[in-house]
Amino acid sequence: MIKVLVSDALGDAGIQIFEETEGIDVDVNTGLSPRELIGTIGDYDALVIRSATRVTEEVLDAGKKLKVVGRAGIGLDNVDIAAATKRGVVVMNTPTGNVVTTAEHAIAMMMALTRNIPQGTLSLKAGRWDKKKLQGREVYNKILGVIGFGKIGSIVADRAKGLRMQVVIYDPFVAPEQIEKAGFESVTLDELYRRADYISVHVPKLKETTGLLNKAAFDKMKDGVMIMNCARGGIVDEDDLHEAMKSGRVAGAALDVFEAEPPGECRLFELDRIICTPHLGASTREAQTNVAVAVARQIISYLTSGTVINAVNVPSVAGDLLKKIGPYMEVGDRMGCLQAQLADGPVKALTIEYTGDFKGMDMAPVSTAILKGLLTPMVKYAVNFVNAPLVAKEMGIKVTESTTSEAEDYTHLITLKVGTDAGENVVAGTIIGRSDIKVVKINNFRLELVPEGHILLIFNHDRPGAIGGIGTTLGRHNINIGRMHVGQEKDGDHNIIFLQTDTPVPSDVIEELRSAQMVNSVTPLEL
Ligand SMILES: NC(=O)C1=CN([C@@H]2O[C@H](COP(=O)(O)OP(=O)(O)OC[C@H]3O[C@@H](n4cnc5c(N)ncnc54)[C@H](O)[C@@H]3O)[C@@H](O)[C@H]2O)C=CC1
Ligand SMILES: O=C(O)C(=O)COP(=O)(O)O
Repeated sequence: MIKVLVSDALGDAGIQIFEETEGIDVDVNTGLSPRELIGTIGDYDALVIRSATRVTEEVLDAGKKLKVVGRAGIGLDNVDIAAATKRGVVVMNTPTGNVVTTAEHAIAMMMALTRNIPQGTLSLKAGRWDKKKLQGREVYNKILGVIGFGKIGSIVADRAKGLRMQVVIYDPFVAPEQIEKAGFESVTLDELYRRADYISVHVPKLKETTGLLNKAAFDKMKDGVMIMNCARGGIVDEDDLHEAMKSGRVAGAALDVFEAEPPGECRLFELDRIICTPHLGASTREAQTNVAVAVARQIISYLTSGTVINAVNVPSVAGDLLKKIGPYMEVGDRMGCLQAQLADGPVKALTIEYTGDFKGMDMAPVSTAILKGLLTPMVKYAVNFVNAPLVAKEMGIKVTESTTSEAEDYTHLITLKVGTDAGENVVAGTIIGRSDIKVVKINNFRLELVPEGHILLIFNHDRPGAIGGIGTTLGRHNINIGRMHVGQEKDGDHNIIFLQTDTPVPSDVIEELRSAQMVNSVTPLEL
């Protein structure tokens, strides 16, 4: 049984999908303390979270069986992604399911702020009629500055256009032409601060965006500006915002997110012109259904078929692409593994050459599979698609890739060159028919080897009787040969023999083979 722990409130539609899937056992256990989560995570293959659960390095260490963390939503600042990657745990989110909802919340916050709706509600309920005090202002023709023109920011800009606001955008990672093509003005951050009547932030929380709206930024803004933060707590510095509101520079602020959640006692709450919601940006029935269904499907597809969708720490390989490149991933993995066992000393460099008709195929997952195959026999801990590139980097292996459309003998050929201090080994492989994986070249030898199982790789002199002698030795030790491939050295007098045996060959038998006449070397391989 695959065990899934849901540790934050997940929409019913997602839970139902888990429950209805054969082979999946789902437990919903929300509100766990960090200690309790660490105590329980060891039983689970998958963890489903929203923004409350903190997936720390300790949690990942305790999650011995954990293969995937699925975030029903977008922000992943509560997950230690680097630690997950190192441990081979896939981290995935659902990047689109709640974007309209969150953008609508930002607009709702702007309207509520500008028309004092929360203050009006509170004062009425307290028996007052503060009609004069709570006069607001129009947003029509005012300038909205949007920081971050991603999925949510662009929807906010679009909705504001509908309110006949003028919208200026700052996003250093989006081409100004793209912003202009969407009908908005692209400006520098300083210009946005100088011109905007309202500023709404829609950036991820990163080192560079933490405290983005701080004292220095408030000092550059128009008097009476209003601020909305429906992105992440801490992007707007809470102490500096408090000061800017006290001084009157900032006339109002609407916060959905906080530096600490829940924020407990917060100085900002003393101010009348602060309005807030408890991280409700994504909390609509529609969005919660979208993200719950998406995360459940993504987790199930990863755990049952290996198809990775919306992962942030591994290239996604979805349905159709997997069908096309799956066999190449397989042959790449085996060739990597073969190369690791052929290597004479620590691997320094790996060159991957894709030759032939790979047009329109994203080969990144194949390269990752090759690395996984290469590293698995070399390191003690588990290497998978998630951590393979990182492990290679940490081991100082220089990886280079090239693709050419000039096919030689095969329409698709993958060649791996692995360099050590002792020299370089070259292994090439391909797919025959739909999915038959074959190694077709090892150094100077051409052959057609099915790279699987227990294999003896024997170099010998190409003389009559040499192969017979090897067979006799194995037979004497009751070792059955399943398959045999012989490759002849191009322009030489050596053979390479691959013997696939039903059982591993014991080391004393290997020694006996090594001492036989005409045998140059014997290398046992496990593929
Ligand atoms: N309040 C809530 O319940 C929700 C909050 N969010 C948060 O909303 C934010 C935006 O989410 P998405 O639009 O999906 O993200 P996204 O990744 O689609 O867009 C983010 C944009 O920010 C830009 N950006 C990055 N660094 C920047 C910088 N230093 N200055 C200006 N722009 C910068 C990027 O180029 C990108 O275009 C995230 O922080 C996310 O966690 C998302 C969903 C719900
Ligand atoms: O999707 C996001 O990034 C959100 O912030 C939504 O958070 P939540 O799932 O409502 O805790």
